Amino acid sequence: MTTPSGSSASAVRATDLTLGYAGEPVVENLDLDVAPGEILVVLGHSGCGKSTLLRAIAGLVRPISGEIVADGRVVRGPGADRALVFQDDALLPWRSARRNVELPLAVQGLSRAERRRRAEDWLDRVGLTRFADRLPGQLSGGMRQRVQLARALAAQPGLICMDEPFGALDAQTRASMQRLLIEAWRTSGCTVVFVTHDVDEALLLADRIVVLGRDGIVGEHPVDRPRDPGAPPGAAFRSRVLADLSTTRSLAPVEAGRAVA
Ligand SMILES: Nc1ncnc2c1ncn2[C@@H]1O[C@H](COP(=O)(O)OP(=O)(O)OP(=O)(O)O)[C@@H](O)[C@H]1O
Repeated sequence: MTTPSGSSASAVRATDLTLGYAGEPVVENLDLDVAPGEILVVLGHSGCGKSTLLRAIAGLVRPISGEIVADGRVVRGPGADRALVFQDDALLPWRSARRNVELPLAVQGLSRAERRRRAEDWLDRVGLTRFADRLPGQLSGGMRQRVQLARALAAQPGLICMDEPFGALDAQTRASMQRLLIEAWRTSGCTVVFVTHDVDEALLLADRIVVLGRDGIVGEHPVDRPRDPGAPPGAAFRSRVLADLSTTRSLAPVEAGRAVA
C-alpha cells in the first residue's frame, strides 16, 4: 500500500489473521493494512469481531493464526506505541484526572516534572485545565472521555485504537468529541483505528472505511476528501457502505445508518 507520505510501510499490517476465543474463530483469514497517519474506521454489525480485532492490534488478544505487525514489529502483547480508548471509561477512580493522564507516562519512565507538564498540556488541549484535580467520579461522561483521549495522546503513541469511544455520549457531546479527536489527531500525526456502529460517525472521521464481516473485510471505501466539511461523502458513497453492511446481515439487521444487535 502506498501511503499519503509516499512511503510503502504500513502502520499496521494483519496477515491471514484468525481471531477468536477458546479456539472458536470470530474473525477468519483477515488481511488488513493501515497506513501511517491514517484514520481507518471499522464498521460492522454487533458481534462481527470489531472489538476483538482492535484488542488484537492492541496486543490484548492473541491470534489463533496469522499475525499482526505494528510499526514494523510483530505484536505479541500490549506496548507503549499502541494506546487503546474504550467506550466505558477506563480511568482509575481514585486518581485525579491529571494523575490518570500521567499514568502511561510513568510507565515510559518520564521524570515527574515532564509527566506533569505533558499531562497539563493535554488536559488543556481537551479543555479540562480547571478540572485537573477532580476525580473521575466528579466529572461528566464527556469529560471522562476527554481525559481518556488526553491520556492516550499524551503518551504520544504511534497508534490509537478506539473502540466506540463516543458511543455512550449524547449527540452534542459526541459531536464535540469527534471535532476534538480530529484536532488532536492533526497535531499528533498518529494513526487511528476507530471502531463504530455508526455510519455517520464513520463518514465524518475516516480516511477509509472498512466493513468487517465474519470472513474478513467485506468492503473497503476510501473517502475522497476526508473530513472536509465542504464536501462530505455523498449519498451514493453512503449507500455503498450500507450495501456492504447489509451483506453481513446474517449476523444482525441494519437500520438506516446504524448496524444494530
Ligand atoms: N472474552 C470473550 N470470550 C469469549 N467470547 C468473546 C469474548 N469477547 C467477545 N467474544 C465473542 O466474540 C464475538 C465478537 O465479539 P466482539 O466484541 O469482537 O464483536 P463486536 O463486533 O465488537 O460487537 P459489538 O459491536 O457489539 O461491540 C461475539 O460473539 C462475542 O460474544
